Amino acid sequence: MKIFNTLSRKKEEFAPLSGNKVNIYTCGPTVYDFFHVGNARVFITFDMVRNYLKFRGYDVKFVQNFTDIDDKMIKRANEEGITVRELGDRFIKEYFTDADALGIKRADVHPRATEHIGDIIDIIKILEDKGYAYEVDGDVYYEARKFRDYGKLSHQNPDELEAGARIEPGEKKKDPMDFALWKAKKPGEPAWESPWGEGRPGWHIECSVMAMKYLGETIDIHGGGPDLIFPHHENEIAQSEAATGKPFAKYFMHVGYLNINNQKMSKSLGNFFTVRDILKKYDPEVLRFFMLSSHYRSPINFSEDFMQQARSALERLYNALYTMEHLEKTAVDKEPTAGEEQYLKIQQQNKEKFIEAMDDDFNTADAIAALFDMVREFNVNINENSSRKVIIKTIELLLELGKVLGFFGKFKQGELLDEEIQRKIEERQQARKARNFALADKIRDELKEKGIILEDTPAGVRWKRQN
Ligand SMILES: Nc1ncnc2c1ncn2[C@@H]1O[C@H](COP(=O)(O)OP(=O)(O)OP(=O)(O)O)[C@@H](O)[C@H]1O
Ligand SMILES: [Zn+2]
Repeated sequence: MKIFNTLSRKKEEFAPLSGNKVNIYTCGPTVYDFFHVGNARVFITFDMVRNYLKFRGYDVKFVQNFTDIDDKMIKRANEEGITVRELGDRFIKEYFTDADALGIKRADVHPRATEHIGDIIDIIKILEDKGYAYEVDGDVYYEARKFRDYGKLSHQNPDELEAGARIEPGEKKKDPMDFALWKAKKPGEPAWESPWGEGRPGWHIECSVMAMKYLGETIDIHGGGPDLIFPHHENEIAQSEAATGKPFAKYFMHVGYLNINNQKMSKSLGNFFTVRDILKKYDPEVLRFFMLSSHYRSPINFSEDFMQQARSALERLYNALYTMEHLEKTAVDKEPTAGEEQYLKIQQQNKEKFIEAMDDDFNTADAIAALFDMVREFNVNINENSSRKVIIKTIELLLELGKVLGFFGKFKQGELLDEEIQRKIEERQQARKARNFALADKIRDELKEKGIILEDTPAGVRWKRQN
């Protein structure tokens, strides 16, 4: 299996640090608002990565933090007249509402920065003792030039970095490249006691500390969005490696941008859709399908057109499953013929194509293509005279692989095909015309049992599936 590592800018053979255990840390949301579709790309990607590693037999431990203290949090809390804690509580809850709806599994640990202040202070003290950190009037800075490998993740040398760095008004650092580990309290800000006086932690140090606390000094995979390579992850490396003398993460994985008209979707540009709003219009799996139709590192453009394409492609997969199930009901109980054995072999090859694609740095686009190949093979080779075993095998394969990508959560065996529903509705209409209301009610109840709700409207009978 290969993973593209931002550290080497190459696809590398994946080998966990210890046996088949894989520890993953990804940077989670700053909880001052609902998350948008761009943020969701990161969460959905790592959910897929996690599923696939599990599918490959790895024992995965996954940690994703909540940044619940920073300038944005403080500003929003003040605007709303609530505490930073209350704001964090509220949007952590909202995060879970949307993430659960998207089928993103909970992490093994979701640590909050503000609940790790003591751990953060301990690491800053170590950095100070080792000569990597200095204090000025209650602020503590990390001295970037002291760390020999500074720039190794973003592939820039310190002089280039120096040229791009600034000292903002109010900052008291010695060198523009240095960054804050601890910020002295300003009026109206929440603050914690520390050896440098009251203050709060910087953003970068919280991730170093929480990653190491829950996953050890060296983790297997560290992930996040593209804008985190520099400075955030570069600084996390500098802090963690200076403190422990060990590599911080073996692989760094960065997701590509989700754009809108070729511009990054972001809160500050105002060109964003929240997941909450998108889910009013689209099924969560459609959003997932849209994202996974492209490789996770490619930039993608978000648009209604693409979402509709994703919707109809996903529907084709669902319809294939329902067709398979329908044929299965009338299929023959017999051993597969030689031709069917050959068919099963081809389906096995399609499964291998899926695995090969996913092994190649999680190429979900090609993996989805393998699912469609599977459906095509089925349509060509299977009919109502086929062996039941063969049909069941195909359903199992498609479900097994689709679920790795987070699809088919709504496929319930025993559901009816659209045409069957239509036929039953017509039967019911006939019964009503013949004033056989008992039969009409019976049909209605049967449909209800299968999760189909009928609605009598002046324009005729409409139906929908109950979610
Ligand atoms: N358009 C995007 N495409 C891909 N990833 C993104 C995009 N916007 C944000 N992210 C990622 O989402 C994750 C959550 O970040 P966070 O909550 O801090 O976002 P944010 O900084 O508030 O978003 P914004 O950039 O809209 O202000 C990060 O890993 C970040 O890199
Ligand atoms: Zn982080």
